Amino acid sequence: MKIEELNLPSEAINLYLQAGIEELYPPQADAVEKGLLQGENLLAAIPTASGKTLLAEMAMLKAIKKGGKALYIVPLRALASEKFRDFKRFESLGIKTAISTGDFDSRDEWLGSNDIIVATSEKTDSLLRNSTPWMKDITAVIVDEVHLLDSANRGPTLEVTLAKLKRLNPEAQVVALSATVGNAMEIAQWLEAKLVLSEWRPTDLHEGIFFGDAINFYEEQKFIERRHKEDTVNLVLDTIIEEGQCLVFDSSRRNCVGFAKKCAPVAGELLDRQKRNELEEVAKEVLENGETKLTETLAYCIKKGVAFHHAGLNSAHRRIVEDAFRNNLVKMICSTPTLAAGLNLPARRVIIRSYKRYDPNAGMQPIPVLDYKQMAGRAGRPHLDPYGEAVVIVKTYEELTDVLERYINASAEDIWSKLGTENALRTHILSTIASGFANCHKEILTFLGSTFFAHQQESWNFEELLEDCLTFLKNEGMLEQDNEIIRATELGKMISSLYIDPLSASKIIRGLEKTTHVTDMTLLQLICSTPDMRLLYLRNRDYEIINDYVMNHTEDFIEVPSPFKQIEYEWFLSEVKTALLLQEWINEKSLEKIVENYQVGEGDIYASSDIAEWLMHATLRIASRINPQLEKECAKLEKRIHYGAGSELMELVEIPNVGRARARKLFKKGYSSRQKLATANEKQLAGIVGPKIAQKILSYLGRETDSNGYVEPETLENKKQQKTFQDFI
Ligand SMILES: Nc1ncnc2c1ncn2[C@@H]1O[C@H](COP(=O)(O)OP(=O)(O)OP(=O)(O)O)[C@@H](O)[C@H]1O
Repeated sequence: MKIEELNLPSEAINLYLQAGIEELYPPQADAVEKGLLQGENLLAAIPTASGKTLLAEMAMLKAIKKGGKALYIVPLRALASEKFRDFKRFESLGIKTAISTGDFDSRDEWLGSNDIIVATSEKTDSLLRNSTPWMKDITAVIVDEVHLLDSANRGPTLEVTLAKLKRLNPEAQVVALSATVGNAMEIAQWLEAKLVLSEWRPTDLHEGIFFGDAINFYEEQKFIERRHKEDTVNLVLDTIIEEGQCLVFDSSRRNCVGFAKKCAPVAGELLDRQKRNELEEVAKEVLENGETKLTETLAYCIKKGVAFHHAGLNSAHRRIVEDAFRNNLVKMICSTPTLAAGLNLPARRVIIRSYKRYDPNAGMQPIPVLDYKQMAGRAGRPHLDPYGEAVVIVKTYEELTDVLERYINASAEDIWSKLGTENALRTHILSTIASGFANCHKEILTFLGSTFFAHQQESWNFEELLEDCLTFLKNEGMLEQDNEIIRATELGKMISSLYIDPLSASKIIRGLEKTTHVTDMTLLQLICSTPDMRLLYLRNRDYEIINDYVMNHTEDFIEVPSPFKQIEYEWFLSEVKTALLLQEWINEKSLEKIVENYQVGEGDIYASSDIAEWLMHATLRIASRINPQLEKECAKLEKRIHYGAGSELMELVEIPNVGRARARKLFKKGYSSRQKLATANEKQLAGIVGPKIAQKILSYLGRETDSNGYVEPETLENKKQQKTFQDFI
């Protein structure tokens, strides 16, 4: 089917023709034949890089042409940024795209003037909870990576959000995009959508197993020259020599860094002069965007044309690595599976260095087939590679037969809803009632009956689980019942709007009620005791150090469990360990030191501080109702967590280009306030922060300087708009 034959705006067709898209891929043609452009609901369960995004774009363009609005829902913040960048090209068609990333208690009303809004499922849920006006104007809902309904921490929110959207906009077209899963028809039936199921790919995929010194494919064996003692390094070198790029997936961050370092020397020898120079520039950018040993390691690897990628990297480093790979500068990335979750980074060869993952309960376990297919699906760049190769490394013949049966000859597993637990349901029962989707027992059951969980578990009786949740929420004062009517109290509405687990709210309320004297540690450990906080793992060698700290600071804690209750006490110690990391962050300990002390990455520090900031914001709001004198303490801490600095620096860190380190330098030189900065001698200031930054600071403060470049005021609010809690949940 030719793209010109489609009933799309001619400008859109020209845009696609200019991008070299002339003929629809078979699954795309199938989708059009099934009514994609006539507003039919559709589920496309097709392989990676087989054109799912184009399907979504065509549906959105069609809806907008009819005067509607499109909502594009993704699981990851990084994917939201990628799609937002992709859709910006529609501005030439007069179509405006926005990304909704604000905090969870905002309605982002300003977004309503856009034609396409990109948001994560959590953010979409929070927009619904806050009754965002423009949500009812949505006429096309695109759900990317819908197979993540299977995810324990993202799945319940995604399915409840879709159930709410189906209620709010019953006429809206739903286009769901999925990797190939075992029960695609079941998902399509739940979505009342037609199904496009296909294994077609634009680039052939050859799946093989590396054993001995060859890749064993069905049709052939490909012997790999032994240039290095490690098999995987030889596979990487072989790819690079063939002018390809490769993605290596490994089970742990440490392994990824270690493998990239192992590859670097030999890969570096294959680089020509020009590539070396270009990579030097990329390495410089890495060094400018980080301050830890890992930054230096990453820069070293990138100079050799290889890199590593995992959630411990800061977002700048992840972006630099991804862009360098897309620009064919970096030839190999060794990554933990996060990369496979949606980011569009195809490569000639995908190498799965270990197909087992550590499970705390069961030890090393084979990865799910769906994960294997997600990773393997990254092999083969359309229009660039003649084919793609997915290679699993095995060490024994038993593993070879296991991989052959488990992955290569297998189809992906069925996906299963994870909504049927009190932990998952509690927050969604409250939000369903608080946002008016149900106001009595019967209506709640009807709403729950519209979820994917209910669709899958036809005989499931929600009654008991619902009763437990309602009892908890009423006992906590978040719901009240008047005969048949169940409604959210003011507290319940606030908790729903704040987007925190009601159990987190309960712990915070109990904690604030019990205490009058608080230190930073008191409040930090309190938020770390909530289920919304992601705790650091307590290693054996931490036990004694953290235990000593607790014994010497018991007055800082609202409640210290008995060490005789071992599991409870150890959990408490991991709360304290996480609180200590946050305390070091707000007391301006360098990132390098925190990384070293806690064996975490920069990305983890930002993740923890973002979640803590959000929980401290929630604590502030709760304190305003039950313990106003603590409200100020919480407000101070919220800002300190945001900037990672002491209270005395708050005036300075809000100035653009003045981070925690520069603020401390300026403070030590006597510039303790904006006022003092505004009257500073430019040369003296330049001696502390350099001439460029000095000019920017003085311009921002309204001083005429040589540059005269005025800088937009950066308040906490708009700085928070750039950061959000959802990055890291
Ligand atoms: N019909 C087509 N003809 C030529 N190129 C196409 C066609 N459809 C999509 N492409 C190109 O193929 C590449 C992959 O397309 P797209 O991103 O839509 O795939 P995808 O299935 O969404 O990938 P992912 O699984 O990574 O999200 C893009 O560069 C896109 O421009």
